[in-house]
Amino acid sequence: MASCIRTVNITKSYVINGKKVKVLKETNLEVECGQLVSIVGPSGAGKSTLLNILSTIDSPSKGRVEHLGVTVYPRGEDWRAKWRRDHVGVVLQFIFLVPTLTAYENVLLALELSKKFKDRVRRALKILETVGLIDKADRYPSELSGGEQQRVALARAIANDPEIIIADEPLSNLDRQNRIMLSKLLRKLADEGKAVVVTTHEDELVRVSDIVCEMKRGELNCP
Ligand SMILES: Nc1ncnc2c1ncn2[C@@H]1O[C@H](COP(=O)(O)OP(=O)(O)OP(=O)(O)O)[C@@H](O)[C@H]1O
Repeated sequence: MASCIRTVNITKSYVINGKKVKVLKETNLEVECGQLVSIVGPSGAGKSTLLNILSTIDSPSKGRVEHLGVTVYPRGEDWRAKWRRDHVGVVLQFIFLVPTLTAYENVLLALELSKKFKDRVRRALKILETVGLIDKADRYPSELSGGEQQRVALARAIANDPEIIIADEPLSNLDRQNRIMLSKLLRKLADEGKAVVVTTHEDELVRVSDIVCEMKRGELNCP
């Protein structure tokens, strides 16, 4: 299978109280297209740091990141933003839906920005149906539960059919039924050939993963 994501010797350091702290140690990770990779580990271990770098939202202190064989870091921020728009679906730990737009409009906005799909209205409705929210398409984020907002965020991330999906704790606010539903959806997206990388504490998602890696004090261990 082809490589969808590859990191070469990436690290991330912050200066905390005047001292340099390496929160991500040298990490070499390869995710093939079609694989679902879960990253587990205690709070503060560096999981979000790694995911933000994999998604190109954040940059490593050192090293290289490739998507689909293309170097995405080092590269300029504008280039990365365009690449992300067309190839990467991101669900962040803190959901950033546009509060003045309905669920449907939030998804449509992502589609309008990329113009990958011609019939964007139909696509937006189809994706909302996929995440089980078609009956709440006209609700504003403040009128949705945390879990429903989470699902809108996932719908928005996958609307443009990205080859790479990065999701930080995508199941964290969901009840069991929805955890199972979204785990199945993420599994299906991987089966369609996408590379899916998630952080999770939830069994439902770990169980359907191809690889479970453990992050401990900035060190990633994959089997
Ligand atoms: N902007 C920043 N400046 C300084 N330190 C940071 C910054 N962002 C993260 N850190 C530190 O990096 C370490 C890793 O944080 P990260 O958010 O990646 O952990 P995590 O494994 O995702 O935790 P959680 O499961 O609680 O989300 C933590 O010690 C955190 O305090």
